Amino acid sequence: MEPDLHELLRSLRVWDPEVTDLPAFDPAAAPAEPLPLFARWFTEAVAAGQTEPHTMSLATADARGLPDVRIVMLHGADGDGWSFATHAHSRKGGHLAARPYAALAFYWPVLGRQVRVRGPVGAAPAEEAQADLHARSTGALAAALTGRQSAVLGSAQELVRASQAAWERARHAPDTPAPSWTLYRLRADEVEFFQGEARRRHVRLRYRRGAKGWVRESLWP
Ligand SMILES: Cc1cc2nc3c(=O)[nH]c(=O)nc-3n(C[C@H](O)[C@H](O)[C@H](O)COP(=O)(O)O)c2cc1C
Repeated sequence: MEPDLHELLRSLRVWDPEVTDLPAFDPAAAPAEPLPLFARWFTEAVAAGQTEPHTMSLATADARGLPDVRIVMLHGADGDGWSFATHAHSRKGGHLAARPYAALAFYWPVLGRQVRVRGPVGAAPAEEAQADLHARSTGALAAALTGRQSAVLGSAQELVRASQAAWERARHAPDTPAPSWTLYRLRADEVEFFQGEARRRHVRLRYRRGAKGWVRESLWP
């Protein structure tokens, strides 16, 4: 018998006190810029044992303005922006070429925290993308060399053949370039920090890039 999805959904809760700690968050004590707060929250998520804290939802829009979203890995966050890497010819690569603007969302449930980032996206110089790729695992290089991301796959065998060849090259020639592999940087013009609160008085702090620097605003939950 199929499970009753609605019943199952009603039985689930977020922020079970046995696994979730909801720290107090005082926006008045937050730094003037969002990056140091992001670094602090990221470090705290790692320390709290959050699994895969460096994965994030990446939302893009196609040429018609229709949205799409998928998970990618965060490669860095610094003065140049929030960075991630993918193939320029993938679906999201096509979106970013048509509309170079994106949104990111991180969710760290062990601390009841969410971070949202929005802004324009640009490609880093090709050498930086290749250096970033070559500093990663053999598997990451093999995946990048397999290529054809988001194209329709004819058969499972096709993938096995391409992947085997890519793993061979990645193992024996770890400097092989993956030309379409692109490092993108999102330059935030809005960053929102959300801290869950047990009585649902969730704390939301939004940083907005204004003419004279970052503007901080609290938002109703
Ligand atoms: C945990 C996780 C991490 C991922 N990291 C990446 C990544 O860093 N880069 C990437 O291109 N795809 C990554 N993917 C795959 C993407 O979610 C997606 O399937 C792929 O990039 C194709 O997306 P597109 O068709 O919208 O371009 C990851 C998937 C998961 C589940």
